[in-house]
Amino acid sequence: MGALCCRPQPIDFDGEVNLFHFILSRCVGKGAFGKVRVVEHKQTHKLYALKYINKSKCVKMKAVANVIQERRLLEEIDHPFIVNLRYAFQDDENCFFVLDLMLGGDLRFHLERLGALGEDIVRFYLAQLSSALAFLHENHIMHRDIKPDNILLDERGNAHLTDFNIAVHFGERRLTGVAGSMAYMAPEILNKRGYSSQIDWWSLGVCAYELIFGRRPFRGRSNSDLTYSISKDPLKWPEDADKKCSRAGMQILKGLLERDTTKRYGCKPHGEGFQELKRHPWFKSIDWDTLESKEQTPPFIPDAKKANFDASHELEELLLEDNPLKAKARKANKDNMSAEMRQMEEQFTSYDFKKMQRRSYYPHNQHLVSTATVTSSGVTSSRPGTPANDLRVDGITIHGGNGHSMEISGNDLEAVRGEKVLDQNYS
Ligand SMILES: Nc1ncnc2c1ncn2[C@@H]1O[C@H](COP(=O)(O)OP(=O)(O)OP(=O)(O)O)[C@@H](O)[C@H]1O
Repeated sequence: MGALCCRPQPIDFDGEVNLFHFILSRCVGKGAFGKVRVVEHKQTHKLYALKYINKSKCVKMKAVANVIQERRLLEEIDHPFIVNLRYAFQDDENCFFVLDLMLGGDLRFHLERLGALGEDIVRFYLAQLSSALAFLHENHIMHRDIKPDNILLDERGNAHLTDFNIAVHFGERRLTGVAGSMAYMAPEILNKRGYSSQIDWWSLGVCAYELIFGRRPFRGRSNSDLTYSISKDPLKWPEDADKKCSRAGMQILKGLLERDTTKRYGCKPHGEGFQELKRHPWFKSIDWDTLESKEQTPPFIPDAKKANFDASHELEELLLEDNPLKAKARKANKDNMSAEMRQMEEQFTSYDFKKMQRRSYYPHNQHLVSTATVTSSGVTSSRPGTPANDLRVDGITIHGGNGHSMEISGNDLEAVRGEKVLDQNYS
């Protein structure tokens, strides 16, 4: 009898993804609301990073909307130089993001250890990250928090953009909310007269400068000093700048750290800014085709033997955690939930990249939808076999059944719920 009651339940891999689908392994990082650990998918044996976010903490810190927003944006994208979302689900305590695993550490870790990185290495990262940025902007998404901490290396040494916590969709209307990490913020965010996706190219410029010279281009002892420096100080070079960076490299840094957004590198609309960057002499040694298919050998290969992560997270988990992560069956009763908990319950729906189709960098992943209905959680396709909610309309032009067409982004989605639409972009 005992043996019978202890027999593990078979795992339904065709059903909704949950924590039972994964083998939990070591802890590799700690975020504001939870930890990140390596996991193995029990069926495919693929390794991923599992980021889990404690729901109560998230409610307490008023971050519910951000977590849902991050999850929604990640659902839409798939790019070689982005830490892509593969699965998402929740249990009674946590929301889970299953992401591409990056075992090479973040660029803050390497910067602190090495002091600065060689120009060739930075050129390689900048090429990869520019490709990721161009893709995001093409999809009307701005990241808003580009900094070395949010750039992760895989074990081969390819750079990937992560942390879409404050990323947003953008349209014609300029944003005014101050968001991001101050030292990397573009002047137009700080002067509060409205900004758009050009801010990401500025932040990339701050990162590149810091990686090459080991210090940031604009500094200040207080927030107001820093604001002044970012807004007004001329760009200065360290005394030994020409030993660390070529003239072409400095031209790139100057072009990205240009206050006039109409002249800033990378910013010309419709991807032209990125095409111009690609043609810049500094990038002459980059073969863009093999770069984007990750066929090139990266110039810096993270040392797999040295810990790229703070081992204290692992120790903390072993010694101090009174409620270690464990797969548990769900008991949640929506009736007793606070409004925020219910919002998370309803909007942090489960996600499986194999069952969904999204706006991918990879051409074979294009949506193939003929007609669709806008619903509360996305768009329901009329094409047989296309799962509901696999298509998001934010930021793309859809054509209404009554003949009119409109550009839809985040907030306006509300207005078209229930309408039948013909999605010509993907038909
Ligand atoms: N995909 C990943 N693969 C490997 N390690 C990761 C991955 N994502 C995050 N990490 C590690 O976990 C740490 C915490 O990441 P996480 O994104 O949760 O925290 P964070 O940067 O503080 O973000 P937030 O501000 O959202 O809390 C990172 O610094 C990194 O070391």
